[in-house]
Parts: sequence; C-alpha cells; structure tokens
Amino acid sequence: MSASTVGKPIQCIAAVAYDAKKPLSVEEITVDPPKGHEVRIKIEYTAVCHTDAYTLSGSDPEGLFPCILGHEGAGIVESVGDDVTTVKPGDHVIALYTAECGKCKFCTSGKTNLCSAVRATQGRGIMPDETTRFHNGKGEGIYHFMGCSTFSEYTVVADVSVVAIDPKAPLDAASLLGCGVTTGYGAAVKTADVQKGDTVAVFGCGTVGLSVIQGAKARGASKIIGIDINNKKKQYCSDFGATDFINPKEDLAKGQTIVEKLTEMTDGGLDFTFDCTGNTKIMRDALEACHKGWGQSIIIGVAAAGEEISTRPFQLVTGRVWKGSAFGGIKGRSEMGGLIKDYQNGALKVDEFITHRRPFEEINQAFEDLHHGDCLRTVLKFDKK
Ligand SMILES: NC(=O)C1=CN([C@@H]2O[C@H](COP(=O)(O)OP(=O)(O)OC[C@H]3O[C@@H](n4cnc5c(N)ncnc54)[C@H](OP(=O)(O)O)[C@@H]3O)[C@@H](O)[C@H]2O)C=CC1
Ligand SMILES: N[C@@H](CCC(=O)N[C@@H](CSC=O)C(=O)NCC(=O)O)C(=O)O
Ligand SMILES: [Zn+2]
Ligand SMILES: [Zn+2]
Repeated sequence: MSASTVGKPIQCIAAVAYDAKKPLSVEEITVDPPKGHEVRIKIEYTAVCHTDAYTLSGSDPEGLFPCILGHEGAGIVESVGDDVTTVKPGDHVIALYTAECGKCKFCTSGKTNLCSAVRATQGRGIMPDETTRFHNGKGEGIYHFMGCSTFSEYTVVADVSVVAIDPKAPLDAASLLGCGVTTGYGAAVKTADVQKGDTVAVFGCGTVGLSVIQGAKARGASKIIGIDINNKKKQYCSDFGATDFINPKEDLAKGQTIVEKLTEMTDGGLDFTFDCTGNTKIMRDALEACHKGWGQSIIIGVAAAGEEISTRPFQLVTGRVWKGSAFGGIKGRSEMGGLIKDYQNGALKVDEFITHRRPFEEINQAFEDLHHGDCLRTVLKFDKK
C-alpha cells in the first residue's frame, strides 16, 4: 500500500470499451477513492473470459458503454472506505462478480449463491450509491462491469464483492478462480453434485468445460465425455480427466445426431450433462442426451440477448431436469479459501489453464487469443517490473 494515495484519486492505465465490437482503448483514467463499504484494489493480474467478449460483442442485454470490462482478476487492497471490516490495505484479494453479503434473503436461504445486495446497481454499471469511480481524460464517467472491472490497474468494488486469500497463493492463478475455473468446477461438485460412478458429458471444452471435467473426475465419475468442435481440445480434455472426446463435426456416423451417439455410448443417456458453449441448440442436445427418469442438464453458457431454449415438454415429463449454474454455485467469500487450499495442495489444477501470458497493454490481442483453439486463458500482467 502507498499511504500517499489513500483518499485521493489515482491515475492509472485501463482498457476502456467505448463501443460494442470496437477494440478496447488502452489509456490513462482516473479512479476515485473508495466510499463507505467500498474497496480500492491494485489489480496485479487479470484474465479474459468468454463473457467479456460476449459483452463486448454487443449481445449482452446488460452491456453498457463506455465501460471497463474484466471480472477474472486478483490483486492487493490499496485502500478501503469507511465501515469496511472484512479486508484491509495490503490484503491479497480476488474480485467477486457474485457478491456474498451473508444477510440478504438469498444469502440466508441456504439454497443459492446468488446475492441481492449489490446485483441491481451492478447490472446498471454503477456502484451501490448510483455513481461511478471511473473517469477518462476528458472527465467523462465510465461504467463499471459485473461489479469488478478488472481491466483497470486500480478498481473499486463493493466490500461484499471481494474476498481476501492466502498471500502465499500466486495472484496469477488466483485471478482464474475469479470466474472460469471456479464456475466449471463448482458446477460439477456443487450444482450437479456428481457422485462416484456417474456418467457426465460436457459440451464446449474451454476453461469452463475443462473445469467441469476436472470436478467430475474429482468426484469419481465413471465416464466423462468432452464434446468440442475443435480437435485441439482433445488433449486438454484428456489432461483434465475426460475418458472420451467427440468432435461432432467428424466423429458422428452419417445421419447420426450427437444425442444418438451419446445415448448409445451410455446405455440410454447420461446422469449429467453441462452446456459450456452458450449455444441454445447445444443446450437442447445436452438436455436430450440425459438419461430418462433422472438425468440432469446444467446450463452454464451465456446466450445472446433474444435467444431462448426449447425442447418437447415430454423430455421433462419423463424425468430429465434442466438447471442453471452461476459461478458454479460457489459462495465467493465463504468458499474461496477452500478452493485456494485445494489448489495449493495439488487437488485443483489452475496453472494448467494459463496457456498465454501478455503485458496488460496487449489486451486486444488477448481477446484474439480466445478464438484460437489452443488458448484456454490469457493472463495479463499489469506491472511490467
Ligand atoms: N454461468 C456462469 O457463471 C459462467 C458462464 N460462462 C459462459 O460459459 C461459456 C464458456 O466459457 P469459456 O470456457 O470461457 O469459453 P470458451 O470460448 O473458452 O469455451 C467454449 C468452447 O466451446 C466450443 N464450442 C463452440 N461451439 C460449440 C459447439 N457447437 N459444440 C461444441 N463445442 C463448441 C468452443 O470452440 P471454439 O473455440 O472453436 O469456438 C470452445 O472450445 C461462455 O458462454 C461463457 O460466457 C463463463 C463463466 C461463468
Ligand atoms: N448480463 C447477461 C447475463 C450474464 C450472465 O449470465 N452472467 C453469469 C456469469 S458469466 C461469467 O463469466 C452469471 O453468473 N449470472 C448471474 C448474475 O447474477 O448475473 C444477461 O443479462 O443476459
Ligand atoms: Zn467469466
Ligand atoms: Zn446477500
């Protein structure tokens, strides 16, 4: 912490999304000090998740411009506003797009990790007091994103949207626990609660899908089928624990559907399927590949505005279950410590997802990296020292 910055605006580098489909503008911005119940973080590392690209594409109904995207990030608390009791300057932290206040109807329900404390203002790109902490060189306000905005060297988040972690945990790996790894792993071990011997199919084997595979393996699933249209994902699937890989563009017999193939491979269908593509047609396939009577399909992928899912109601009448999962069902402030420990004792692979590294200034190339089948996550480093 630098005491000289406390209570003052900070000028720093950030990537501003001025408009949908346009490259981010890497420029100097001003980050105001944190107000009550807010925390200013010096972000050390941030990664690019598919959801950042989705919002930048203009398909997100909550997308607002100009904004500072980014929600997979870790850093060090620079200063805190009044009444912040859970973190202090110098703490190593992960920003949380799924807050945990511990007090709201959602948090106290014991049924969900969703929290309502700051979600409404978060979706409108502003802090809980309805203002922004970000301004560009012209003095114009810039919206926040997902309550995190980690594509800025300094960011301000609500105190319920940040968790302190073991300072011995490397912050590059910690950044990935801010979304992709936690989301997929949690979807398998918490939302689905996969059990030993279960059969599992995962559609879309990026960081989220591979993390589902990792969770299913940890639980002792008997068959884990990775499905992806990119053959470069085959080796990754095997590395993270899949027993089989299918490329639907190449591995189906003439006239055979992916649902038929999966049903044949699993004696009638899977115990669990996961959509990690955001494609609503794939979501239908994933549901219909579930075993009659009990199979559950978990939607993780984020679909564009206007997209809807459909199936014959008979699919549900006959016992298949459609569910969704946000942040893997994980409560960020109370459960992140356990994931960090799992990572530290070797039970949870995280470093293996870092396939590319770049200085923050190359953030637009990091978005390009996402389209290459060999890229799982590009981690961007702020400080070149
Ligand atoms: N619910 C939640 O809490 C969260 C949701 N998400 C969402 O999860 C999804 C996955 O995220 P992430 O892993 O980062 O994304 P990636 O883009 O890294 O992974 C998606 C994978 O799916 C593949 N794919 C695309 N179309 C198909 C298809 N028709 N059949 C099979 N595979 C296909 C892609 O291949 P290719 O690269 O060749 O297109 C890619 O390998 C996104 O929709 C993201 O927005 C992410 C985090 C949290
Ligand atoms: N803004 C979108 C919805 C985006 C969405 O579904 N986000 C996921 C996390 S994606 C992370 O990479 C999520 O957890 N949603 C729950 C939430 O409360 O936002 C839209 O409006 O469609
Ligand atoms: Zn994400
Ligand atoms: Zn809450």
